[in-house]
Amino acid sequence: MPHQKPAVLVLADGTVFRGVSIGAEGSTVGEVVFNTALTGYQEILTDPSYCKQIVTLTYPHIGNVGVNAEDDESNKIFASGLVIRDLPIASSNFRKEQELSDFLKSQNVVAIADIDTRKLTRLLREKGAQSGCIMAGDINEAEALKQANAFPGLAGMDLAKVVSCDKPYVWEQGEWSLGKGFNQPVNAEFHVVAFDYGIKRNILRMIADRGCKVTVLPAQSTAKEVLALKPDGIFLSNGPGDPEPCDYAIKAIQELLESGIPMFGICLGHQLLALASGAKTMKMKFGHHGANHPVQDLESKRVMITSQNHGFSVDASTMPANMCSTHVSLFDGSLQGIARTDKPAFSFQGHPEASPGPRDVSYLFDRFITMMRQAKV
Ligand SMILES: NC(=O)CC[C@H](N)C(=O)O
Repeated sequence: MPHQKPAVLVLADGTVFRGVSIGAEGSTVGEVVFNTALTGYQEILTDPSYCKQIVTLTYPHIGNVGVNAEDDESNKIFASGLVIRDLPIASSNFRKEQELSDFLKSQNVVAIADIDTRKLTRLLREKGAQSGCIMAGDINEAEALKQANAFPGLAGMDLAKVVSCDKPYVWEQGEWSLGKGFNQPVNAEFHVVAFDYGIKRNILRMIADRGCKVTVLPAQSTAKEVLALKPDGIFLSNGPGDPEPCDYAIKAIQELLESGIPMFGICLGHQLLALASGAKTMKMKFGHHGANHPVQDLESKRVMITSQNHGFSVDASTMPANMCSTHVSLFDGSLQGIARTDKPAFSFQGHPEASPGPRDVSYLFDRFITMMRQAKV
C-alpha cells in the first residue's frame, strides 16, 4: 500500500481520533452521524440527504467492492466526509469501475480510516450526534477543533433548496437488474410531478417502473406550476436538513392538498406533509441511519425491515385530528408513517426505495399507484 497521509477526526466536545487519510487532503465539517448498513456505501455517499453530514460506517470493511457509475443515487457525493474502520487492501467485484479511495479523491471529499469506529459510535449514541471536523494531510488539531465548533448543526438549516435541481426535467428510466441493466418502461399510464428536495434516483426508478412518467421540479416550485402540468399524482422527495424552515415547500403542499390529487412523501417529504398538515417536527438525539430497522405497519400488523436515514422526526403528539399514524419504529417507538384521513395523501419516514437496504416497504409505491388509479375513474 502506498504511503498514507495522516488524518484526524475532531469532535466538537474535544474528542480526537487519529487515523489515515483515504480521500482528498484538506478539511471538512458537518454533523457526525453513524450508519449501521453492511452494504451500500456508494448509495449512502451519493444520497443528497447526507449533505452537511460526516458519515461513520459501523461495518468495519468498507470499499471492498469498489464503486461503479450505475449505483450513484445522484450526480455526486453529497456527504461532507466519510469515517471508516478499515479500507481493504484489495477490492474486487465484477461491476467495479473505480476504487472507493479514488472516487473520494476525484470529488474532493475528505475521509478517514483506521480509527476505532465502535468507540465513536458509542460516544454518538450516548451524547447524540455532534459537529465534527476531519482534517487530512497537514494537520492542526486545535484548528480542527475550532472548525468543528464553528459548525452550527443542522437544526434550522434549510438545505432542500440548496441541493435541488435548477430546472425541471423528465425521468423515464426504470430499475437496474442483473444481465439487463436499466429497464426502459414504455406507455406510461400516469404523470407524476415530483418535488426535488434532494431526490434519490432509485425513487424515480421505482415510480417509473410502475407505469409513470415523472416530471421533476425544483424545490421552490409553486403549487400553480405543479397544477399547470396536470399531474395524476404528486411526490414529495427525501432531502437534507431541517424540514421546518422549508416554508416555500410547506406552503406549496398546503395548496396542493386542496386539489385532492394523490400525494406520497418519503423522509423529508413525509416531514413536510406533516408540517403542512399542522403537526410539528423535532430533532432526534442521533437519528436513524441504517438498513436493518424494524418498522410495524399498524394496519396489517406486519413487521418490516427497513432502510432509514433521518435526524429529524414528526412528533406524534402534535398530529391533528385529520391525520393518523400508519407505521411505527420498533426500535424506539417513533412515528414512521402517516396518512391524511380527509385527503388522498400519505407518507413514510424510512426509505421504501431501499438503496441500500431491504425492499420490504416497496408496497407503498403500489399504494400510490392504486390511489392515482382510483382518482382517475
Ligand atoms: N433522508 C431524508 O430525507 C432526511 C430528512 C431530514 N433531512 C432528516 O434528517 O430527518
